[in-house]
Amino acid sequence: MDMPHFDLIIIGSGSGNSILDERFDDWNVAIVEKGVGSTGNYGGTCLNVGCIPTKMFVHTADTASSPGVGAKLGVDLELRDVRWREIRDRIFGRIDAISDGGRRYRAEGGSNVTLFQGEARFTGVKELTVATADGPETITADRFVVAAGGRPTLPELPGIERVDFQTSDSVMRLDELPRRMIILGSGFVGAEFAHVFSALGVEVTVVARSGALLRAEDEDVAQRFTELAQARWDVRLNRKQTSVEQDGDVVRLHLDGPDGPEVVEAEQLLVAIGRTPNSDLIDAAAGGLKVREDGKVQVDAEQRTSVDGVWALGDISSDHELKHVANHEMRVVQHNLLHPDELIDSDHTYVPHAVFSSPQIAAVGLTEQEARERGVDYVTKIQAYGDIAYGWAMEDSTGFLKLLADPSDGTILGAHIIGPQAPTLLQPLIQAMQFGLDARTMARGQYWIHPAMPELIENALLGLELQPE
Ligand SMILES: Cc1cc2nc3c(=O)[nH]c(=O)nc-3n(C[C@H](O)[C@H](O)[C@H](O)COP(=O)(O)OP(=O)(O)OC[C@H]3O[C@@H](n4cnc5c(N)ncnc54)[C@H](O)[C@@H]3O)c2cc1C
Ligand SMILES: NC(=O)c1ccc[n+]([C@@H]2O[C@H](COP(=O)([O-])OP(=O)(O)OC[C@H]3O[C@@H](n4cnc5c(N)ncnc54)[C@H](O)[C@@H]3O)[C@@H](O)[C@H]2O)c1
Repeated sequence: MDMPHFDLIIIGSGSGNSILDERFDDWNVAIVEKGVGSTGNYGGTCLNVGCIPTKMFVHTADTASSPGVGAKLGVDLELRDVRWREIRDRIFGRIDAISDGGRRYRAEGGSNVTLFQGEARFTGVKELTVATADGPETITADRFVVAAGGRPTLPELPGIERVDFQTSDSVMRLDELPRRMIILGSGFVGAEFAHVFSALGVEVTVVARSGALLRAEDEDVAQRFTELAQARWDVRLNRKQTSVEQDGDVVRLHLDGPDGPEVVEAEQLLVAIGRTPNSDLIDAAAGGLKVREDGKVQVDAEQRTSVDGVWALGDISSDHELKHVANHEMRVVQHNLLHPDELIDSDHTYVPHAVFSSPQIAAVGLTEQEARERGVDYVTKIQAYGDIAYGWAMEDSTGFLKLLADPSDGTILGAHIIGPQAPTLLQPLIQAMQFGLDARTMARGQYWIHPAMPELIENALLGLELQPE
């Protein structure tokens, strides 16, 4: 029998799923998806085990934290109960239905799209073999989009194979809240889940390799976050894990640190030490694709891989493992597929990110340590929430916005916020940087609603010590 041949094969139903719109109606397309998480859901990481469910849990955790917020305002609130299974089922009741709908739409919907369900591997250049439930199926195409993402990295740790541990793929579906949880890793995932589980009543221990949590952030932000975390969680800095063991319902993690060996124990261990690109799962090398040393599929600015007609996007190839970046690159690939003679580039100049922990963090542009290393001429201004009117209303004493700007012309070089609504507050600064609005014009060229939170930005801009015009 002839191998089925397509105009386009898309591997991965995360951002890859969004490529197809009505302009592809006369293309013969295949989508290949193996399923993510313990339930094998359709629709990729963000929808099923990433951005969306985590933020639904974060919002719930923020609500559970209200007694702490109320206390300093003179309002006594009490957290009486956390109905974990109800929370979990509310969140996944919504998500699983969307995922099922997405799968059904592709499986039964458009006559020009064929869905192959199973793990795919390249078995030649532009040739893919999918392990479907009915056995292997080999398919070929003129063009490919590789959007196969990544997966949680597992630690090489003596004893780990005998431990029932969690990753971000599984931890949100636990049947019971544990009494205690160890979180190994202090990046995005560690910081967000530490907030979620501790706010819901779990005793959290965070284990970090270095001397700060979220150490990729601007140094002042990482330091403030670490201080606040130490007041809330059992934080072990500068620790190296040496082994792990399961003893009945308890997991024991052995560490080596500044004071020598020590052991931490809990009913659950969450591993959050980064993500591994799925270039090995798809056997990118067999497809002729160049793979970087860090496992990412190599792409150029137009998202082209080393094989003509094969494109890649998102976590499998990007330096930024963020959904808004995967979506941007998806739109670039979509355009380039439709307009092969007018290719456009991805724009990674000002990529913002946010950490939805407590407090929230959001940032764009250079950190102070990066500005220093690059020898850039800069001035900084740190504006505390506590020094603006809305900060008084909130009795905030720990949040701030740190700006970096070019002293000669006020070009904004970086913006870093730690505090309430940080991602929302950052957006006007992203806009200013992207569209080249300088600090003086941004500060005085518009009204700022009084006494709203964006006065944090206005005051920070006015506080920059720029050279006279
Ligand atoms: C816990 C968590 C929280 C996050 N929160 C945020 C956030 O708040 N904001 C943000 O911007 N980003 C967040 N991210 C990152 C974001 O989820 C990713 O950057 C984004 O989902 C990447 O999209 P993608 O399309 O590249 O890959 P994915 O969405 O991972 O899609 C890849 C798809 O390919 C499939 N696949 C892989 N290999 C094969 C194969 N061999 N055969 C068939 N199918 C295959 C997978 O099953 C998957 O469905 C979070 C990530 C995690 C883990
Ligand atoms: N709000 C968001 O946008 C959001 C939320 C979650 C995840 N994400 C994305 O997903 C990615 C993965 O998140 P993550 O937190 O797993 O990764 P991360 O890269 O943010 O943090 C990994 C942490 O693990 C540590 N680490 C790495 N290897 C280790 C090892 N062998 N032993 C001990 N510690 C080790 C690192 O020092 C770091 O603290 C993030 O980089 C981010 O791009 C984004």
